[in-house]
Amino acid sequence: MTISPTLPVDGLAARDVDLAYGRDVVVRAASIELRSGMVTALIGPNGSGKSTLLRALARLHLPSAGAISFHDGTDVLSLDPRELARRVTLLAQSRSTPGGLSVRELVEYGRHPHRARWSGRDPGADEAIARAMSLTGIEALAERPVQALSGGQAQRVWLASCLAQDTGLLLLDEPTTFLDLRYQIEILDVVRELADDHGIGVGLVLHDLDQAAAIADRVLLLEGGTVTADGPPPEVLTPENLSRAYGIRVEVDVDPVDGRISTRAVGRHNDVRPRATA
Ligand SMILES: Nc1ncnc2c1ncn2[C@@H]1O[C@H](COP(=O)(O)OP(=O)(O)OP(=O)(O)O)[C@@H](O)[C@H]1O
Repeated sequence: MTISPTLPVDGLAARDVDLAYGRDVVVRAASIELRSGMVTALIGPNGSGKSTLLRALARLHLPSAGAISFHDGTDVLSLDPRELARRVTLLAQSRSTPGGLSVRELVEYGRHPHRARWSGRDPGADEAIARAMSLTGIEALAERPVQALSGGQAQRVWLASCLAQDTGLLLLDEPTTFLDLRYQIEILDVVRELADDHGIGVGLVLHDLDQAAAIADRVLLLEGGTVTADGPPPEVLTPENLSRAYGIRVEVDVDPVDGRISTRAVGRHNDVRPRATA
């Protein structure tokens, strides 16, 4: 894998942000920090505010309180759209597939912030597009219409479009949805390599807690719009935190040799009582 050594190295932090839909505040006083070379996983039950917070980091949802800024102090609100798109990209959970585009054209779309305004020149385009397609394993689909793809194939094409954007920060909302087992693992491997080998800061929403444990340097747990835990996986992925957050009893095993964390939901309720003895 060859990734441009000139990729911007960056970090992004939200401090005490409130996020609302109309008058309905759905995320309260949330703070999150994405650092260069680190993978941060957002976990939590449905409706807890993960996607809203991720969208806010990409400036797709404006905070009603608090601030979001890059590590050099630049407020995300101060950048023009092209500058912002050169620093951060988001693979959203839902998106409309444009009609009439081939796979390669959609991946190429990711280059939009790098194209010169008038001439349209983008010397890095071919290399970035080829790399993104190779990383996501979609070369063989290049000429296919995007609309004719399966859900998993389309997911990989959208991810390739984000990677072609060559940003220092990558936000992924449930990137493994629709993917078969092999591509779930491969995409998570790619994410880890982007962080480890190329210094990219990644924030991603995951529902699979074991995947979050395996890939993340840091895990942020959201419950009802509030961050209730934030730290390394072993500190956040505890039976107490997970059982409380998800409202179901969750057991956590830590492999004594490699420290790998695995979780198991074992019941409908978390009010586990000792068994009555005869
Ligand atoms: N467009 C919208 N208009 C109004 N309320 C919304 C909108 N989108 C989300 N919400 C509400 O905001 C809250 C947080 O939603 P969000 O999608 O951020 O949660 P999530 O943790 O990503 O959920 P999931 O795991 O189901 O994807 C929920 O109560 C949801 O109903």
